[in-house]
Amino acid sequence: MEAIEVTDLRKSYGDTNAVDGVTFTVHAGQTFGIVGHNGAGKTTTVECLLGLKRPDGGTLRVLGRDPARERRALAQRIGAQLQESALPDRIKVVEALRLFASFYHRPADWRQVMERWSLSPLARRAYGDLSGGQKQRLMLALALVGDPEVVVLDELTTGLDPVARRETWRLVGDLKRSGTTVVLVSHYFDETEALCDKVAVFARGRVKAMGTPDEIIARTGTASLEEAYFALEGTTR
Ligand SMILES: Nc1ncnc2c1ncn2[C@@H]1O[C@H](COP(=O)(O)OP(=O)(O)OP(=O)(O)O)[C@@H](O)[C@H]1O
Repeated sequence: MEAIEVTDLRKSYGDTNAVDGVTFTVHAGQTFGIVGHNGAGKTTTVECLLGLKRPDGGTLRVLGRDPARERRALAQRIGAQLQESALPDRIKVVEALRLFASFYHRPADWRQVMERWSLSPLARRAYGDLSGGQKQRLMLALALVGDPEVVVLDELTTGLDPVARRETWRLVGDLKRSGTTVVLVSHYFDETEALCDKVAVFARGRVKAMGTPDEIIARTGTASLEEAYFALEGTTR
């Protein structure tokens, strides 16, 4: 079953074609990576997937529904950790989890989520007093507290130190094994290569290559996804 189907998606801001005819599908249970440099159209694409932006053209289906028209219904089944996600500094970890659980008709048990993401020792800590890695872990937990079928993670590890980054990778691995469909947006090629079953390499609003990381690497005759990206860029200039 396809969890996500995107066909010829287009979105412009004035003269900027942020997303310029993007097509991809994500199977249920797959971890799908959208990778590319700043301004490639990654965030605009996921904002359309979440129904936060209305496309100018193309079709989108998430769990069989149109996000622009059925955003409320889909919001119950999708979890999102977005780039600008922020919480009030004074909210405590436990309060945030309880609050987010209350948004859903059938949430996960927030206590279990807190335990699973090793947040229990921080339960009474205010958001503003958490380290960068702890904040990110809380954001992930909040994206999952609704027990979603699809989770969108945008720039999950940006700003984290290498240890926190690896720890976050491990958590995404756990999520993957639980059968959740994950869309991972990143400008880190190593992360995408390590975590994703399928990758779309974005550049200037278009998909330059798609497949498993190994397929893309083999097709470009390179040794890593990052090298593959630059090889692809070289051929399109
Ligand atoms: N609200 C907006 N108004 C005008 N231009 C925008 C807006 N949002 C995005 N853009 C432009 O659209 C293009 C794609 O932006 P987008 O944020 O989707 O890229 P991205 O790949 O997510 O980049 P980053 O990695 O920097 O977040 C960029 O040129 C950006 O400047």
